[in-house]
Amino acid sequence: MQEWQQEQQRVNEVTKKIRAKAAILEKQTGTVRSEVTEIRQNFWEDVTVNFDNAEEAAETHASIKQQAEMLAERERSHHHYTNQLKLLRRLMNTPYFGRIDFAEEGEPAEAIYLGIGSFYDEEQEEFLIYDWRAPISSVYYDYAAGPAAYTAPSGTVHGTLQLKRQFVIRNAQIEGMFDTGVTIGDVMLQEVLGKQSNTQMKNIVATIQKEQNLIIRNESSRLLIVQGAAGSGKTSAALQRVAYLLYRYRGSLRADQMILFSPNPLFNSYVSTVLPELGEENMQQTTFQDYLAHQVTGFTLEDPFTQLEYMLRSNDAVRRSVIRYKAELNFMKLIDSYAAHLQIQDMHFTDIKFRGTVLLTAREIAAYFYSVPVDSLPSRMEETARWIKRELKKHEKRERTRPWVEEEMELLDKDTLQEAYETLQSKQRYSEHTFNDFEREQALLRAIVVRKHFKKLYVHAKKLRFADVPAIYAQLFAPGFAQFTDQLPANWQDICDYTTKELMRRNLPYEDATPFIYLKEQIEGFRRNTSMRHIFIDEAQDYAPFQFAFLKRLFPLAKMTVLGDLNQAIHAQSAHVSLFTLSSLYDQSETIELTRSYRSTKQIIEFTRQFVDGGERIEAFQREGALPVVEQVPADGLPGQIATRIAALQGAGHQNIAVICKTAHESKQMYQQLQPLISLRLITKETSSFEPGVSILPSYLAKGVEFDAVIVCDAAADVYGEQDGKLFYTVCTRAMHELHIFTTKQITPLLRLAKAETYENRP
Ligand SMILES: Nc1ncnc2c1ncn2[C@@H]1O[C@H](COP(=O)(O)OP(=O)(O)OP(=O)(O)O)[C@@H](O)[C@H]1O
Repeated sequence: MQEWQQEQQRVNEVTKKIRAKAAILEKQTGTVRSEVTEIRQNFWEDVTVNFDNAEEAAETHASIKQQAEMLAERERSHHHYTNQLKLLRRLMNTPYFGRIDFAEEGEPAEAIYLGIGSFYDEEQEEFLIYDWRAPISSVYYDYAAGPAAYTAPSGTVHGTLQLKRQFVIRNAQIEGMFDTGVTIGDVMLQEVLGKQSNTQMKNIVATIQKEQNLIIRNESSRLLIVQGAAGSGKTSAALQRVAYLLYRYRGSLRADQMILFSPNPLFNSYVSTVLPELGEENMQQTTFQDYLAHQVTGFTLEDPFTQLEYMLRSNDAVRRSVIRYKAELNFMKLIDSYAAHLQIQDMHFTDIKFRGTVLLTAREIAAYFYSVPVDSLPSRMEETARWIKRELKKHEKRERTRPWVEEEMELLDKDTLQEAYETLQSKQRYSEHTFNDFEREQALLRAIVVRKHFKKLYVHAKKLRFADVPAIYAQLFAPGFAQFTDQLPANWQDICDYTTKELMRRNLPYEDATPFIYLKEQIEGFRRNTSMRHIFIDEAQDYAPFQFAFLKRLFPLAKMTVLGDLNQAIHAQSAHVSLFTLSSLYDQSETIELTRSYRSTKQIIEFTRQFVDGGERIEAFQREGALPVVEQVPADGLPGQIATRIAALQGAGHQNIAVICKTAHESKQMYQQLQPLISLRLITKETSSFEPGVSILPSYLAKGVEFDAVIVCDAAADVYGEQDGKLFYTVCTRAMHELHIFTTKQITPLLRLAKAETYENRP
């Protein structure tokens, strides 16, 4: 008790100091804010604007620049102060969550308090709070009492951990205090995990587990692969890792040099508050689909959800085999051979036309292209573009005398005429003879008119659009074409038939998107983003090896952190791929496995892990709950039963409840039936944010997120077949506290894998 009082006493003192510092900072922020407003208001008064001559104009330019720089600097300070203030306000409520008493070898023990940010007391010249990312803080996450060590910039520091204590502090009052062993705070974890779910992901800094800390602080690997069970904290660890890296490399690493590839836009919004909550800027977030959509031209691109929806509904074996082949590195190699073949022949170009007349035929372009004596497709393309530009110049000149030009000259607006007049004047070409002047002016106007129209053609050439990449891609699948290689797969004919059918309709199937862009870049030159330093790929099991190889090429200097769970591989392209094959792409890689699952109750984990291979290795965290319920109901009674169950769950205090269907099609149908009975929200691939309450959604959009309770509808044998174990596992593992499985017909054969005592069967 006395200890509790002493600790509370310290909390009081520390928060008092934080408040004092915040008050000072508030004043400073206010001052900077008014400075910013003042600079903005008086911006134009404080610069001297004079364009009378070149000298004055240069001075004006310099004066504007100086003023803008001053404004930017003040704005930066303001941003910095407000961020600091936000952090201090958080620390005022919860100054810290942990304490370690660490004695360096030969030194007395020192008490270190850990919080979401550090707090330095200038009077006492000491840190009253250490940032959870500081080197010494790792002792808290990695050791139980006894010998311990941490890595400091100067080397490894050895010592003894004498005490490890956790706090729950709210409104500057200690509500809980526990001295703990190596698994940080079972008590505290219980408390955190037992809470209701949220529509936004939480940070886990107070309860990071040892194996998660390894991921967060890893600095040595070029490629870090995390294979972790559902709910084992992969996404959480990735986000804390971003925060850690920003701290560790502050000054040299910015948030915009890191990018997270998420499975869908919904997930993007779900995780977007974690870093700001920790006082950090968000990294860039995107989806791979978003990247592809920006690069594909000439086709309508299928999105991965449409592909998945089709595959889940049709179970089309032919397309499945097509998708699988196109996911492989072998297909990448085939495209490499194809590119080599294109060096010699078979490139396709488009005619360059102007006002209905062909200026350069595709054949002429091809002839020039193949006459260029360089041996890379991109350099030939560049050289051809230069030639096209030269040819266009000739045509442009010829075009000036055509009658249409004269007609358009009459339509020129006043500004253009004025501009032409000024150009002539500046060239001092005006002579005494007005007749001559008139001639010159007419010639100039003609040139202006034609140039305006030709601009598009020059851009076309510069952007290398004269190569018909869609046709070149389609050609690869034309009957009997791919004779340049002997590496065709056994199902090549199926691949050709299916792909040709789609491409003829101008559709680019999702599985073709990356290969198409890869071929395009083989022809036009590879894009590389060298400013990105860290790439995070979540739900990595759903990526194809082809896509990984592509991403590696796109971000040649970045370190990769790849997080996935092979048991949740639900895309046809990923179904047979091991995450570990990825490591063959990098010289240096490391794999960390997380087998402990935190999201769900022990009962849910012990039930769900039976549906996947190696499931016995998944460990449950000791949090008790009700057994999952399996219930068979008549088809016409299903909506009513679901509505009643939702009401019961809400009565038990669960706020976020999901009805998860296999497909979007089923979700929509069930939504229509449930809508008259309860209030709920239909989530589609277009939905961009979560809202609290009841949601209905397809399996693949539930990836990566969680709910207090999940209702699976409907788990009949014809919906989840024997091959759907991973999908079923993914769906069921979204539940934190309760899982209810309904079926209208015979239950999925997967249930045979579950021991009777792991669920409650309600016939
Ligand atoms: N160390 C921890 N302390 C507290 N909560 C944790 C911890 N690790 C994970 N969690 C919680 O467990 C849940 C699952 O975490 P997360 O979503 O990061 O797992 P995941 O491995 O990405 O799951 P999935 O593969 O199913 O998407 C979240 O609610 C997260 O806050």
